[in-house]
Amino acid sequence: MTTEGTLVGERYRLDQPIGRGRTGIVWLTYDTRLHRTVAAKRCYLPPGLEGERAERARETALRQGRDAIRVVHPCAIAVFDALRDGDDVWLVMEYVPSRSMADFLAEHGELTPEQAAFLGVQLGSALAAAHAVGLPHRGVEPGNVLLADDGGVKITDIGIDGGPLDPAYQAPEVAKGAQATAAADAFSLGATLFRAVEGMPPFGPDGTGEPVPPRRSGPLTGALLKLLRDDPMLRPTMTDTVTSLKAITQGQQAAIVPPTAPAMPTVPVLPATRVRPHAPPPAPTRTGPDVRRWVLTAVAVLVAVLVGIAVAELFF
Ligand SMILES: Nc1ncnc2c1ncn2[C@@H]1O[C@H](COP(=O)(O)OP(=O)(O)OP(=O)(O)O)[C@@H](O)[C@H]1O
Repeated sequence: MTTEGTLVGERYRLDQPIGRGRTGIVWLTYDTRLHRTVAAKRCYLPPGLEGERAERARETALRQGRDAIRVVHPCAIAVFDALRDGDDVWLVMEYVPSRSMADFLAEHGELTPEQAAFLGVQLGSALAAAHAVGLPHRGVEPGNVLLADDGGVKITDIGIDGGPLDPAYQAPEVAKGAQATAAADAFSLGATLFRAVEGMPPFGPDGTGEPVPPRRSGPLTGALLKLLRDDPMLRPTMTDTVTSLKAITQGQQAAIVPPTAPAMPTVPVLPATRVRPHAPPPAPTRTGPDVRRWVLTAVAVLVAVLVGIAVAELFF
């Protein structure tokens, strides 16, 4: 039983629930060794496994977590630790105040093609970094995209088995039982961006319907259709995808990510003080007595006395 205050792995103190996924709760957590706030999530283990098979599932989860640590990219949630605590395997990640893209779309509706292309550039470059270390994500979908309160975009759960995938975002070959590859990630990214712009996944909610004709995708349409090709060999690589999506966002990057309300209360920022650039230095102010005037007066008095003495000596 995990409750507030539980110490996981004798190090990570679970402080507060911050989100709920299919595998359970994500906790705002305090790392008592490094004295910093992190996020901790219990890994998915297939239900109903016993003994040897359960043990193998735990080892797989632990290995996936440790593999994810190798992916280092500003648009990928950093995984700090993967550890065993009793029968559970935990993932310790960087904490990013955010909400998932799935929640955001449900609340705010569709994105423009340019906004979706901007998200695609961020997500695609994080996925390219994962592919470069031989790690397909295997679960790209709006629930695994975090829109940060500071305007950033981060993909989470790279290479982590999060239980049954949403079929709406699954590549057709994966749905038929093939292993998820980098090309399957390309399809899932295409389906995620398609959902963001068109309001529904490209083959309907269960991924098996008729292709939904793109109506709102505008300049994004070509890139989306390439990502969604049926044959995985014909889909573009992530690097190529990033290049083509960048062209769509060219000159439109500013304020393209819709603002998200803070997921957690944040410390208020002090009001910024306005500093005038190149302000003239302040005029010197007189603080002490005026020494110069006193010296001049004293010299004048002395000269007058000396002249007086000289005149007196001449005439008397
Ligand atoms: N590193 C994090 N920092 C801050 N909040 C997070 C973090 N990871 C997840 N969350 C929050 O927790 C919620 C649930 O995350 P989780 O990854 O479990 O969801 P999911 O992807 O929908 O489920 P699943 O585990 O089945 O993939 C997210 O929607 C997000 O709001």
